[in-house]
Amino acid sequence: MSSPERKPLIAGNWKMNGLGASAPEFVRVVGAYMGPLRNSVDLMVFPPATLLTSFATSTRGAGVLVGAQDCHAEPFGPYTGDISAEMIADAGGKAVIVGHSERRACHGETDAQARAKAEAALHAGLIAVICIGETEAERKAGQALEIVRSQLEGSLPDAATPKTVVVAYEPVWAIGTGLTPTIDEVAEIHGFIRGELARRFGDEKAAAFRILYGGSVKPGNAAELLHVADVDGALVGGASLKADDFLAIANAAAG
Ligand SMILES: O=C(CO)COP(=O)(O)O
Repeated sequence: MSSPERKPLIAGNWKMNGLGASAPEFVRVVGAYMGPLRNSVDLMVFPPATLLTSFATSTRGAGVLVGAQDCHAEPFGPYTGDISAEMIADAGGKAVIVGHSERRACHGETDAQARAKAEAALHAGLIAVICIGETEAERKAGQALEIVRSQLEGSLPDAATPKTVVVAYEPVWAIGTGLTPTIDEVAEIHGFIRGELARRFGDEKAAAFRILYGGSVKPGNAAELLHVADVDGALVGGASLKADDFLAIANAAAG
């Protein structure tokens, strides 16, 4: 459960999904958000980079923040296929996801790279949503806390502040599988992350960081997950593609 000073944040990661024809689904989210929901929940959507500009345009003045799913650590240069944090900001983006487990697994990204990307994001004036989380094998080996501790330490820039950085705990084995940790497991990890933030940044600053849970969040389990201590919102994959499901999750965070 988010504390009064931490407004819940529901973020939708569309991953490699979405064509121009998906825009009406997003516009429906924006329209619904402009009611009372806006006062109690922050909303972010991370479409594929191809839709960044059109989504940013359609949310103008509505308060939904649009972001990209990755960025390069350099502002420009000979990096075919990559986009920089500056380019994301230039396209109307306000945030970027870094260190997602799919980038770590498919592209071999390290904590140091996630940190460099987060630093680039901050430099460009973007919010960095930094993802961490253990694999199934690591959890079975009793290493979940240690993995989360070292990823957090390695991926978070020293310049991180609660306004510029959001931490997303996404256990890899829960992503896209329909599996979720128990409420006790979520509470343990989120409390542990808060403690690690306090060790590094001090109690007061640590208390203001938002820590999202991600991995198979759906309308049916959102309320339960979002009311766990130190869970300040959700990073939603599959369910963020359907406006009704995404809005139901946002409403669960509000209520
Ligand atoms: O990876 C995720 C969000 O970044 C979670 O994906 P799912 O919600 O589809 O499990």
